[in-house]
Amino acid sequence: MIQKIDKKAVQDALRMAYDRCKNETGGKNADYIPYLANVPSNLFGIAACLPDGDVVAVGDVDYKFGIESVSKVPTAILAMNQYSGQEVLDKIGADATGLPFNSIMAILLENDHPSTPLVNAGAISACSMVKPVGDSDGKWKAIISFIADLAGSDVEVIDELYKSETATNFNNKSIAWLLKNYNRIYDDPDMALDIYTRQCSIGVTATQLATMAATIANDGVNPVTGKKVFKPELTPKIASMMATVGFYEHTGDWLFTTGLPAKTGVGGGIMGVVPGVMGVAAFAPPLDGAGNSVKAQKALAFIAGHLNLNLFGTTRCVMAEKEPVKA
Ligand SMILES: NC(=O)CC[C@H](N)C(=O)O
Repeated sequence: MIQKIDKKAVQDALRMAYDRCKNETGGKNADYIPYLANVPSNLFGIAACLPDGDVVAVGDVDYKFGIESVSKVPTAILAMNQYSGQEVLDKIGADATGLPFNSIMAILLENDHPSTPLVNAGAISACSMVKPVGDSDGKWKAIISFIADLAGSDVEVIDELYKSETATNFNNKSIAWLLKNYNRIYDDPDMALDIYTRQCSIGVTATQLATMAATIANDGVNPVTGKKVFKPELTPKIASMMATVGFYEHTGDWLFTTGLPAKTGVGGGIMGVVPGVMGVAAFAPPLDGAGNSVKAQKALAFIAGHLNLNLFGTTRCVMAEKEPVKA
């Protein structure tokens, strides 16, 4: 069955989600990265970007927060775009770990069987794969310009956050070197770790996250700028990775509840991709025990249910209005 929705239906869904969730008090800001503990906890925004490039938004959608683990998505796509989906599958993998995002145990258990670019270990591996290998400045330029192309606007590092992460990323240092031990780092380990730490420290708004998600949903063509950012065959690849591990050890519960491929970050952002239909994002800093924003989850779960965005259901939601933007 096809269910046609229009921009107004999306706007109404966002507004209802906002009103229902705005007084939610559960969760706590991440504090293992000192900068994140000090971000105002009551910030809350939701945005959606439609295939014709229209953006609908409610709440604090212009506040720049740390992208954190949502950045694992663009770097995974960039690596697949530079090499191929198959090569990333062979070198990093696409399995859920079922363990926390920064798990060392997961690496020990899987030493000869890589996992996924959407947990810390695989993301550091993906940063090591990004070309030009051996050239830190070149790699960084490739990553930040790729994120800007997905978002349709410039992004930059929040310096204070980058310093805060660099001063405290001891666990990630261990991950980088343990991966080196298992031949799963394809460049200098310290360089790969620094690139990963920098990409996590990029500031984005909820509107930018929604546009990134819409570019993914739109086969790699940014619906706002019309730019072709990546190969269309990578949309189902990255959407399946997000569906598999986007909420770490809570991913099964999330997918069961919503059927929406989405990726969280400890900065409080969540980015959801509905292939062919829209990108949707929410932001609120307090997190649950797995590092996923409590309010953003509730808001996106409401929207997914209300608009029938569940990819596993028999009802397909499609946008009724204009044609998707093509390159
Ligand atoms: N889940 C996350 O957002 C984690 C990102 C954070 N920079 C870390 O590596 O620990």
